Amino acid sequence: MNDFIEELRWRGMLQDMTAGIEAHLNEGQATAYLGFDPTADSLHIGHLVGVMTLLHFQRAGHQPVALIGGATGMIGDPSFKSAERNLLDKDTLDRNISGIQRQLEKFLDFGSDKPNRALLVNNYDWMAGFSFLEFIRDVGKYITVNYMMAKDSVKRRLEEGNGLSFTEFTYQLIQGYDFYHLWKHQGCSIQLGGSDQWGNIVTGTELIRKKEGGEAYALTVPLITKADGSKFGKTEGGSVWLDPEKTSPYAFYQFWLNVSDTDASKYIRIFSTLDRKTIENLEEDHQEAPHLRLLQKAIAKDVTIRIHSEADYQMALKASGILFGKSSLEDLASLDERTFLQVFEGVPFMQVARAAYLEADNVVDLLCTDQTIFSSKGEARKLIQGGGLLINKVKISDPRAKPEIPLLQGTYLLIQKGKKNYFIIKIEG
Ligand SMILES: N[C@@H](Cc1ccc(O)cc1)C(=O)O
Repeated sequence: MNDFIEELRWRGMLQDMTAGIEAHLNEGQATAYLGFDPTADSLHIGHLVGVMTLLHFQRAGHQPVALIGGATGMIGDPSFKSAERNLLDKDTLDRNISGIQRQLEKFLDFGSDKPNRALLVNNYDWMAGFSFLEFIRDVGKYITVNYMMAKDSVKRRLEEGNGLSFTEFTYQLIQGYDFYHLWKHQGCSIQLGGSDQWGNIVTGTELIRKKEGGEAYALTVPLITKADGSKFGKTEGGSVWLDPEKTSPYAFYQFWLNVSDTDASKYIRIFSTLDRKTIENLEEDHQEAPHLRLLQKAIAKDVTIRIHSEADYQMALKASGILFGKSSLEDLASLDERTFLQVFEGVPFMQVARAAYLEADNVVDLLCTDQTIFSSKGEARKLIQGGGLLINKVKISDPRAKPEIPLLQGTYLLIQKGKKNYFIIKIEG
């Protein structure tokens, strides 16, 4: 059994913990949970810190419980959120829950019959049948309003003048009750979470203490920051999702490839499972030749393979090489349509009807269907004669030749003027 706390510490994943937790963990196998509200049908990379925390907990020989908040997702956690949130309906929540479940299975071992196999629970299962009267008698009675209002997360809302509804105010009681329920029925003595969850977690330890004189522990991990102060996990296109339909494996890979050097040192500890020695060696190599982006490449590889697959990683790698390195017609042809279009996003497009393409006598006519690529046929001819034109990475040397290059995806030609000027011809119909 390795040391969970020590593992989090060197990885920079330890924010706060309640007293006594280390001694408690040293006593033997423990159970800890971490909750996710199913606000979307996929997790995004902001959730990954929590998932990795559960993963390290299991690797240390303990039992992780992933809780999906079918009930709390209906309320919305007000912690450090500036505005009241919309309520989600049951169908949306159910869809979201199954999406998230599948993603968690890529990290945690739910299947085995080991004593520390991961469990998945949904708080809707114990909250749905709870009557309002029962709840305010069995839970509400133990926690004072003063206590609830003193939480930073609640105070901030009150101070900012927006206030919060009674519904959101009760959120911490539900999360507190979850902890109590899991403590009572699953022997779960620890709740893990992001640092914004501290207040909700200790409402739970308080409830366990008051209701049964029991002892339970809180441990939080830092919120991920970026060296430049902007928000982690967002790109121009929005959040970076784990679902390949929402964020393609290529875009996912690129996200990690593009993090800054300072962030890369931090992120590789948090998001990859590489061990300390490997990371320190990588850092040394990185320092000698930062332009090679060894750290970024190592994180991108580790995370892309875990979340997607080896094949997705290979495709992302090939796609990333196309704009920057040497690549061939085979490399281009191996990309799927979506990745191809993402690699060349923003490149000028020219549309040509299929009939016109088939009838074109020579490349120059095709290239000059309109003025997107060349302003005159003379210019096109000159470039071809000078050896500066490539179609699908193949050099074209005769301006009078028929355009006989196979289309990519049966639809596209990638035109390259010189080294860096790309255009796409899309054959329509
Ligand atoms: N409040 C947590 C999710 C959560 C829900 C229920 C719990 O019991 C625990 C955690 C969040 O917003 O991230």
